[in-house]
Amino acid sequence: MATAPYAQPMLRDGALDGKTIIVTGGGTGLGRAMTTYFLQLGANVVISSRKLDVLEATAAELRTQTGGKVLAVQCDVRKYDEVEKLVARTIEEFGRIDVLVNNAAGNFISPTERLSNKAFDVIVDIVLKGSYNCTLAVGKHWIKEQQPGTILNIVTTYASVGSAFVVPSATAKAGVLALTRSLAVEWAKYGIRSVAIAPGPFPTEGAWSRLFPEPLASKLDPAASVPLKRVGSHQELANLAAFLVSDFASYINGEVVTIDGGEWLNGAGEFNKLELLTSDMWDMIEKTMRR
Ligand SMILES: CCCCC/C=C/C(=O)SCCNC(=O)CCNC(=O)[C@H](O)C(C)(C)COP(=O)(O)OP(=O)(O)OC[C@H]1O[C@@H](n2cnc3c(N)ncnc32)[C@H](O)[C@@H]1OP(=O)(O)O
Ligand SMILES: NC(=O)C1=CN([C@@H]2O[C@H](COP(=O)(O)OP(=O)(O)OC[C@H]3O[C@@H](n4cnc5c(N)ncnc54)[C@H](OP(=O)(O)O)[C@@H]3O)[C@@H](O)[C@H]2O)C=CC1
Repeated sequence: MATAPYAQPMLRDGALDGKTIIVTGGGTGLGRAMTTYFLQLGANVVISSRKLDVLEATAAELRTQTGGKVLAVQCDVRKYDEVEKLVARTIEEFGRIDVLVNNAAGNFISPTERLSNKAFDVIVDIVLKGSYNCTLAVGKHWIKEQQPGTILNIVTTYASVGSAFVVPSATAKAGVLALTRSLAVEWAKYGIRSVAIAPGPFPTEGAWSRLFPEPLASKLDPAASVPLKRVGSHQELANLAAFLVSDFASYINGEVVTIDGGEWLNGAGEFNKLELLTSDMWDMIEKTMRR
């Protein structure tokens, strides 16, 4: 079957030549998809997370698949000393850092009153503390070296509006969004851009196992709430990420780009539910109103 146009690579070959990009959580899911495309476009990529075996396996596969240079570095983003070591190891290997992608995250669904304080902590620590730890360590390096850079934060659509049953994640992602917009202003003078992507549903093992476990999975179709009636493809997210970190996006700063098929707006409009009415019902309603 032919690949849908939206699932095809978008940028020209060599669009990221010479750039070194750190992707936290780059061994799996969307982090891996972005890494694959960055490598195809000519970037050197450092992938990091807690599980070195997963990172090494991904790095080996992507070297074969793309011929690109990818380095796996174990790093728990909650620990600032490990983040500093990640920065040092990247410089040692590639001599520079051009882009930081804060992609690592943790999440699960639960009524908030069932959560222990530790459960709340674990999510906020990975998502918010992890993002500011990496941002601070890489930002300090750029400022010291008088080098420009780009920070791409992966948030979610509910970072702006909140969401029930994923409250630690919503709280933390809102913080990451505030970090994006605040530093877009404060660090612009150093040539550092801060941007974000707010994805809707993109199937990954990590997200689906924690957000749509059985019996929920068989009752709830994640595409149903999307006006375009489909979930996202990893390549279309990678296309957007590659554009935002490329020089083509040099004037984009502080922006959060939503890529969700219109899903977040679907719950917002008061009359959106009228989608359920049939054409016959609309005929009847029109007749009644015009009478
Ligand atoms: C689809 C559209 C929108 C989606 C938007 C956003 C999506 C995402 O962010 S998807 C990313 C999903 N990926 C991951 O979560 C990957 C990383 N996750 C993990 O490594 C783990 O899942 C974890 C660290 C988040 C939790 O793992 P666990 O081994 O359980 O961690 P701890 O043993 O340290 O437990 C800490 C604490 O949390 C409690 N807990 C764990 N799971 C649950 C649960 N399902 N419900 C309630 N509480 C939970 C656990 O019991 C511990 O608390 P205490 O018992 O008080 O010690
Ligand atoms: N998939 C979706 O539909 C959506 C995803 N997102 C966002 O996209 C991003 C990627 O999610 P997705 O690919 O779906 O899920 P994954 O579970 O595949 O990715 C999460 C990654 O984070 C890493 N990670 C978790 N904790 C830490 C830590 N303490 N230190 C370092 N790395 C850590 C994990 O690796 P390890 O376990 O080895 O540490 C894993 O590679 C996340 O920011 C998520 O919030 C947003 C909206 C929708």
